Amino acid sequence: MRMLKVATCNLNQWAMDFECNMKNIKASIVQAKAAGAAIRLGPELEVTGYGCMPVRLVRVIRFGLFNSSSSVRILWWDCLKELLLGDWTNDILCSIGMPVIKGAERYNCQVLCMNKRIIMIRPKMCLANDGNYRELRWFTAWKQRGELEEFHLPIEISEALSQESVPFGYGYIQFIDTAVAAEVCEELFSPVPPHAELALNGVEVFMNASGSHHQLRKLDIRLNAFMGATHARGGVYMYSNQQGCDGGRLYYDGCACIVVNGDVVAQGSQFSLKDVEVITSQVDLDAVASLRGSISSFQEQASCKVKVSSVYVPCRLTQSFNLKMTLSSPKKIMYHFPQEEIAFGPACWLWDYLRRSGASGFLLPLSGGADSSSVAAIVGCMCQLVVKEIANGDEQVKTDAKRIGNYTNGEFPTESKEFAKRIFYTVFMGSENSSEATKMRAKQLADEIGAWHLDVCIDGVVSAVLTLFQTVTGMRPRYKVDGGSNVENLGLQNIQARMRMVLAFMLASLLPWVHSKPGFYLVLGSSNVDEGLRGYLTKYDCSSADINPIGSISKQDLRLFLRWAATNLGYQSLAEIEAAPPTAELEPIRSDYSQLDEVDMGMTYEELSVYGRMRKIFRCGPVSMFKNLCYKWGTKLSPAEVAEKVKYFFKYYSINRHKMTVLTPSYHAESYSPEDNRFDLRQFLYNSKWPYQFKKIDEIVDGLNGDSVAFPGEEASYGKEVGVVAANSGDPSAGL
Ligand SMILES: Nc1ncnc2c1ncn2[C@@H]1O[C@H](COP(=O)(O)OP(=O)(O)OC[C@H]2O[C@@H]([n+]3cccc(C(=O)O)c3)[C@H](O)[C@@H]2O)[C@@H](O)[C@H]1O
Ligand SMILES: Nc1ncnc2c1ncn2[C@@H]1O[C@H](COP(=O)(O)OP(=O)(O)OP(=O)(O)O)[C@@H](O)[C@H]1O
Ligand SMILES: NC(=O)CC[C@H](N)C(=O)O
Repeated sequence: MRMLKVATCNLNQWAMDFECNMKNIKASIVQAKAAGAAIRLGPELEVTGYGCMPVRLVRVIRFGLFNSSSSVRILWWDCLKELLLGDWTNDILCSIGMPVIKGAERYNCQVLCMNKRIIMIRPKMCLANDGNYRELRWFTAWKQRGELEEFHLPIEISEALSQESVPFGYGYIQFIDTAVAAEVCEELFSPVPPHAELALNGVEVFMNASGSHHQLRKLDIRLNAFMGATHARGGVYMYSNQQGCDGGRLYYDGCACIVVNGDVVAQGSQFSLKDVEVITSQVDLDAVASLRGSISSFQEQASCKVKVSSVYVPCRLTQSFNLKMTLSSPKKIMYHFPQEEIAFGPACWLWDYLRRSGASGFLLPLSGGADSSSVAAIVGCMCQLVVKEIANGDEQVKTDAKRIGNYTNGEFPTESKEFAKRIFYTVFMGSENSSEATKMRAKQLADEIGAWHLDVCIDGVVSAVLTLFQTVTGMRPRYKVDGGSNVENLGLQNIQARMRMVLAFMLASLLPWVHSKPGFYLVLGSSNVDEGLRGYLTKYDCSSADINPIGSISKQDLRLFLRWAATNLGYQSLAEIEAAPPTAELEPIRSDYSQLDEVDMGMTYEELSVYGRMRKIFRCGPVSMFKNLCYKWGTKLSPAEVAEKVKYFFKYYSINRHKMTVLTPSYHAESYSPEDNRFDLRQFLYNSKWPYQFKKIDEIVDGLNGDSVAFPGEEASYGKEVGVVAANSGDPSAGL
């Protein structure tokens, strides 16, 4: 037997915070060594943090000091030097993720080090450039697949390490007893992944350093890729990822894991408040050789493989059969339910944002409706996670919580409601149109969570603004139910909504002062992805906030979450909140009229989810969406009715697209997010009449002469794919 102990990790890195990143890297190496590992793998670009952007990279270079040989002394090389001069890399192969500038180009690299030497630098060959990813803006892909080149280390590094150069490029490391190679994140998901060729060259251990974000219902795609890579060709696949918010909208969702011959033998957490989580496995490389020997096609293809370059290192990584060591066995894979993903992902993201922003807590305008209540529940979940993690002995979480909660005299949070009272304000801002029911629901939920709740009546403020308007114009708008026009009705609603936003920011900045607390509170927004897509929100109302944990989650998923959270987070009032029909409560309630979201929007939230997926994930415009929906809805609706719905959606989507440009930064969880700043970079001024496309749809409807779908009762497979809760119905390019 060739027994090999390997270690990989989830690290909570913060872009450009080299000190934080190095602390985590060192802690992970210490843990890996303590476990007796011969290999330690860290995440992609772990030294700089994956979310580090090109402009900042360039700036670091500009501010770097030029030395006598004119090569640039760059901060991340200093970090690597520190690791190599210490004893961190003694007797352990460490893969460190960082950028490397070679000549004029910047590469995203795994730097492979051992015993105080850099053994090889492996630049990424297939860059992530879809959806949230724009690596091509600041890196270039390594395209040479031939011989390894010699890379001359920056002079300060070479002098310090007494090492002048290092092999650079595509290749693997040949040890006495096994061969090990890097495969950098996106490469695994590319059409021709390197691991196939490397396996034929005898590589038994693959190290995938990744920077991959959380997306609902996507984990199995990632895990299937690791299992698929080694199931039919054998191998040990190690995966490392960042975990947490490294300064942007993404939550990197960890899930470091180790797979042997297609079986998961170790799996790290997907959501956690820990800064460092190391997982290890003891694997038998003879099992890899044995599987490969048993597959005739593997043998045949290996005999005529394209040779990949390698670096020989005369060291052993494995140990022989030894009963003091246990052998890791296959594990049942752990997947979270989507409801849990909605609770834990955004809760961990909020925690990172809170502790890193220097704020002292959150303020949420809580209407008692589904959206803001979901956000409140997520903050409650965050408080529960913090208390649990402190109880588990996490000193970093304790230190952060003490600062944020303003604990003194050695006190720290031991109870989530008590912690919430210190860091979470909720405020119900009722108007004459608010109902007792929503007011009571908001209060009840706040009490269950432990938040500091305020109940404010905004009628005086609204009336003052209307009086000012009347003074200026001589006119006073009326609601529609009182005989006003649509314009008046909308104007009156928007005044209430916007006043709430102003009050929310005022309270967030001044309440700490009132309560003699230091710092400021971040205002939380709570508009969901469907409202954003349809534009069913008032620009610069409470949808404008500092951050929004649910901005890319659909209403339907939020309702699933609320039902789950009522029981699993222990906030019973959420069940009643979920059951209530969504309403904005901005118009007067009459015996024959009460405002309802779906009526106002002219479409259901379920329909919106379908439109959203088709528009973004399946790249449909009006005509192709119409055609596809004729199949999907053909058993219920005639083509003319489908045409009306599609046109109606596109009309409102395009009228309101400008609202996406000012959306509050929100947690990215859904591949059909219309978020305009980093993800869905479409125009925001459309011809909302869509003359060409709508005419085309009309022509198709006319041409059908009343025909309906050919096989009633059988939904097209395309339609099934876009089903709202279907697993893995996302855009593979948008992130795995
Ligand atoms: N093409 C363009 N490019 C850039 N900006 C543009 C623009 N067209 C309008 N605008 C600006 O946008 C403004 C119109 O947007 P906005 O002020 O939001 O107003 P608007 O979209 O007309 O009305 C708000 C919408 O939100 C709905 N609503 C109201 C209250 C609560 C809720 C809820 O979420 O429950 C929903 C309401 O039914 C209505 O459909 C214009 O006054 C103009 O300033
Ligand atoms: N009475 C209120 N008190 C406090 N905040 C409110 C109130 N009404 C609305 N808001 C805030 O404005 C946001 C948008 O209000 P809107 O009535 O459009 O509700 P929504 O988007 O359906 O969300 P929710 O389900 O939370 O009511 C809410 O999410 C909430 O943050
Ligand atoms: N950093 C990357 O290469 C990302 C790759 C891939 N899109 C993912 O989300 O995993």
